[in-house]
Amino acid sequence: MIEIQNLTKRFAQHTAVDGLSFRVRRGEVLGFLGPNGAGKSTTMKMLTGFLAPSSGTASILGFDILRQTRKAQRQIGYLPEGAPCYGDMSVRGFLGFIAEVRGYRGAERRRRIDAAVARLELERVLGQTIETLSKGFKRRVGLAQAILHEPPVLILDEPTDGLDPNQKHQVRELIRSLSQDRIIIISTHILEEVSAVCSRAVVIAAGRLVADGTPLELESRSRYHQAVTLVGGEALDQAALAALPGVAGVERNALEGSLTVLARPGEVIFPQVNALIHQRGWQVRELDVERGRLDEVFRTLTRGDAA
Ligand SMILES: Nc1ncnc2c1ncn2[C@@H]1O[C@H](COP(=O)(O)OP(=O)(O)OP(=O)(O)O)[C@@H](O)[C@H]1O
Repeated sequence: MIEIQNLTKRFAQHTAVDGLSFRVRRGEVLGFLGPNGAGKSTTMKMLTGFLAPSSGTASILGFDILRQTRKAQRQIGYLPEGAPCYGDMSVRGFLGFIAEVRGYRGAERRRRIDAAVARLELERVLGQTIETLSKGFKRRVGLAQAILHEPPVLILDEPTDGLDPNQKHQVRELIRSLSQDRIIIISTHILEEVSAVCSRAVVIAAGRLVADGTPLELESRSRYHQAVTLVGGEALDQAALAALPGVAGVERNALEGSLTVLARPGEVIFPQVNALIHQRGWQVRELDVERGRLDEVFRTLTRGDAA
């Protein structure tokens, strides 16, 4: 387990992380969300022992990050923001260097490198210098160094930032394949990532925790939770939809030519909407019930707090 208690970091007058507390259990992939400047990287740097907290504590599988820093660090594979690697080294040279720093020699060193190379599919770029690789491959090299010592905890700072959709997909697949029996913390402001790979999300704003729940729980806070969107083959009676029990309002989406019927909190309105469609004999081409919109929840939770 990772246990974070009242973690705080002050830079001169500015409090970047402000009394943060939460726990992460084995098997969880935690999305760590927040707008620019919310304190995500600072928190990750404290968890990985690169930055000392001003106050508060954190422990990684029982090892305190301040008193047992080296032991805590050994449990962690860390992909820093932008995945910096030594650009003028070859992929083979860089991974060899990391393996040595981790204390591996001889056959063990080869085995560890081969395993990471196979997992990240780096075979065909092994001889290439890192600075000549595409962004996607650079990120994969960054991930290879993070998993080289097969750590039980992975801390990944914006692992798919700046990647194209195919590369994003590959990195997410990889994260999913690594998640069993591990603890993975991913900082991101890409909200689709949360639904795609995370079992839980913690949202911070101005260094403070503002939400903690499964992606479904967060989506259910959206004003679009249980909303019903209709695309009609003809003009639909907006007032009749708005008058249905449990309905909070109706929004017209001019671009899509659709209507979105919003549910009051806790209400399920699909049966009423469907009954009205049948009663009026409307030709409806599309009918969609929403889980909620994470981007809207995120904006509501963090609005005005960005640095
Ligand atoms: N070394 C430092 N000295 C002074 N202020 C800092 C330092 N590092 C970070 N900060 C400030 O702390 C706040 C949090 O920064 P942090 O990088 O943790 O945010 P973030 O959530 O990771 O943002 P982003 O999404 O842009 O990466 C910001 O206001 C930042 O300017």
